[in-house]
Amino acid sequence: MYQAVAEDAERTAFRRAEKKYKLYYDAPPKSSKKKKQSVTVDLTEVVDFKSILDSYNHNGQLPHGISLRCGFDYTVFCFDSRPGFYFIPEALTVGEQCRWIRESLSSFPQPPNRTNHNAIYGPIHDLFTAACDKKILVKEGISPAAFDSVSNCLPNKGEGCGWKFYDESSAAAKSKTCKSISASSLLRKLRWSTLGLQFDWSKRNYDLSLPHNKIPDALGQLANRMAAPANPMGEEFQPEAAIVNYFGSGDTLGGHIDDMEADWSKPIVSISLGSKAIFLLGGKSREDPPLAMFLRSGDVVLMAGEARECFHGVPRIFTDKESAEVTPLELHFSHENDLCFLEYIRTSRININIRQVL
Ligand SMILES: O=C(O)CCC(=O)C(=O)O
Ligand SMILES: [Fe+2]
Repeated sequence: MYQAVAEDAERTAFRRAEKKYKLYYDAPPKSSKKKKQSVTVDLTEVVDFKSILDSYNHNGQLPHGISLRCGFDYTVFCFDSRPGFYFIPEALTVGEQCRWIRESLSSFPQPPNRTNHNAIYGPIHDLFTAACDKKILVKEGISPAAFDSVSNCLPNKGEGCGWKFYDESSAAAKSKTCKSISASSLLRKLRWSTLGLQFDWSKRNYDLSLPHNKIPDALGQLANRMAAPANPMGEEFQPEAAIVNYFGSGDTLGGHIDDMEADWSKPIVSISLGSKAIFLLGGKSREDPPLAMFLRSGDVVLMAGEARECFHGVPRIFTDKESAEVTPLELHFSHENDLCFLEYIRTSRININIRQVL
C-alpha cells in the first residue's frame, strides 16, 4: 500500500522535478551541536536569467531557446517553447523590493484582507507589530481578574473569535489556563494573504461577496507597468486581486494552474521578494517535463495566454546565507527600526501575484 502511494506520487514528470529540487536533510548529525546539512541538489539544469542577462549585456548572446522582447524600459526574456511566459530579471530596485516587503508583512495581512490564520483565529489585526513586540495571542474566556497586569492590549475586532494579543509577561500566566500562541510563530506560519477581490481557498474560487478593499493603487500601477510585454495591443489590464504567498525554509507551492480568472489572455503578474527560489514551469499536462529557473528578489514573471494553461509551482526556496542572495536587502534594512523585517526576510520569500479576475 505504502509502495503504491509512493509510486503514485512520482508518477508525473512535474512530480519528479518537484522531488528533485525539494529540500531534504542528510541523516541527523551525531553531535547535536552540528547544524543539520541540506542534501546537495544538482542545479546545472536550472535556468539562471541573472547570468543570461549578464552575458547578454557583455557579449549580446542568448542561449538556444531563449529570446528577448524589445521596446520596454526593462529587459524581458521569453522561452520559445512557452509562448505567453515572460521573465523580467531585476525588475524592481532594492528600494522598491523593501517597500513591498514592508507592505506584505505589515499592511497586506490586515483585515478585511484574509489570511490562512482566519479559519482558526478569525481576523487578526497588527500581527507583524505584535510579533516584533513579542506579544502572545491568547484565547479569551478565562477570569479577567487574573489579568490585571495586562497592558497594551490590542483591540479585538474578531468576529466573535475571542483571541487577543497580550504582552508576553502577562500572557505567561494566562497561557497556563487557556490556549495561546506567540505572534512570532503565527508570523512564521503566515502562508498567504489575499488583497482586493478575495480568493476563497476552500472553494478555490473568488468570493465576490466577501468584504474587501481595492488593491493599493501603487501596486496596481506597478503591475500595469510590468504587464506591458503581455499586452501587445496595449489593452487594459485591471489589477483586481492579488495573492501574497509567504515561504519559510522547506515551504513549497505544489504544481497548479490558476484557472479561476475569466480572461486568460490577461497576465498574472508575479513579483518575487526575499530569498532565492526555484520556479518550475511545466506544460499543459503534468506529464510535460517542466523547465526549472531561479527566481530572485526583484524578479517579475508574467503568465498570459497559452502560458496560463501551464502547470507551475515552487519546489524550493534557499534560506542559507550563501544561496539566499539577500545581501542588498540586508544592507537596505540596516536601520534599527527595520530589524524585524531584516530577521524575517533573511530566511523567507514573499511572492505577490496580481490578477485581473472579471
Ligand atoms: O510563488 C511564486 O512564484 C508563484 C506563485 C503562484 O503561482 C500562485 O500563487 O499562484
Ligand atoms: Fe500560480
